[in-house]
Amino acid sequence: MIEIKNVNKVFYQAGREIKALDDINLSIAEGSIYGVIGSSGAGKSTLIRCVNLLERPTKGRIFVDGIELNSLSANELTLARRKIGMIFQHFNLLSSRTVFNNVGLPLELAGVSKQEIKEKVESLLELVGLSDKKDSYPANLSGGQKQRVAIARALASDPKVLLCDEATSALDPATTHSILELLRKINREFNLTILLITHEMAVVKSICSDVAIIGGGKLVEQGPVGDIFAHPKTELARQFIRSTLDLSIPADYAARLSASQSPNSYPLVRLEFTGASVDAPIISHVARELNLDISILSSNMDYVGGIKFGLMLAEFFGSPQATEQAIAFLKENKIEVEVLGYVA
Ligand SMILES: Nc1ncnc2c1ncn2[C@@H]1O[C@H](COP(=O)(O)OP(=O)(O)OP(=O)(O)O)[C@@H](O)[C@H]1O
Repeated sequence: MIEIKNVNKVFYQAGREIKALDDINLSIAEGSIYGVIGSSGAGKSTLIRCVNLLERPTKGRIFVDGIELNSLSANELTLARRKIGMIFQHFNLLSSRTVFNNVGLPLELAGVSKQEIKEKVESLLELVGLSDKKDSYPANLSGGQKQRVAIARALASDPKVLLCDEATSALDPATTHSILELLRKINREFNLTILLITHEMAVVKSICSDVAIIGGGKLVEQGPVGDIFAHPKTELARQFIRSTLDLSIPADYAARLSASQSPNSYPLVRLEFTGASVDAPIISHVARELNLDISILSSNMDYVGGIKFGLMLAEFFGSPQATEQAIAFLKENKIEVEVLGYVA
């Protein structure tokens, strides 16, 4: 549905050249929810803005629903853009218009009759759960409600594609969840192709079928979300995956942690399970076979695409030899092991 071919974007600022996008190629299938993730400054906003030519690529071509946007005249581009809805981090609603008139705006601009606008807007407000707010102004809505209005407005011209530019970044976790659920619902109901950019892997994990990771304007990795979580190939991908698993050492343990082992201290170990790890009850195996007591301090395990992955912090109580053998065994089974220090 969306083809991004050899797209480059260079900005010039104060005589300096900034390569925001460096030869990006992406193919986004109809009906998919495709996530692009990257850190601040990676080029995410530039990329999504290139898809509807809000930003013109310096080089490269953009196809949406088989039409090459770069080759269109200004009028043709205006028509093509009606099939590409967009929502933003800060909603971009018109404060002087009611909810009803915000949602109806694209239809007014397209010359649709008043009666048709009324029917369409009312059905869209019902879809996003805001029928009772149609006469309210944006200033009187919560962030989540504003984003629902923006989604209804984006759907008014029956787009085939919805671009989401950090659409949940300004929202709290519960509201983020409800907006992501709404996006999933409209994706299914209308077979709408959704391209979203985010800096949060949790967003990708929760609704995307596919993901592309960009860093420094370059496409670093891409593929089905399950595959990327299972077999990340780059350190950047691993970092984003880890960011979904918050596991820090409790403060009192951190205070008692020392770099070297004493006779009555035991190692605090961080275990990382990835898609490559052997899927078996390995912890109990190690404890039984090596006569090691393992105390799990915290653990954050998850499933994506049928793959178990996650982090665990544990203390190993046993002889130094048993600990060494246990670590070797875990590594053989593709569990990444790091001794964080020794706790007395
Ligand atoms: N209009 C512009 N003029 C000059 N440089 C720009 C412009 N827009 C973006 N850039 C630069 O291009 C690079 C990519 O910016 P972009 O906004 O696409 O990143 P991003 O991944 O969306 O970051 P963030 O998450 O912080 O918004 C950055 O180095 C940025 O400073």
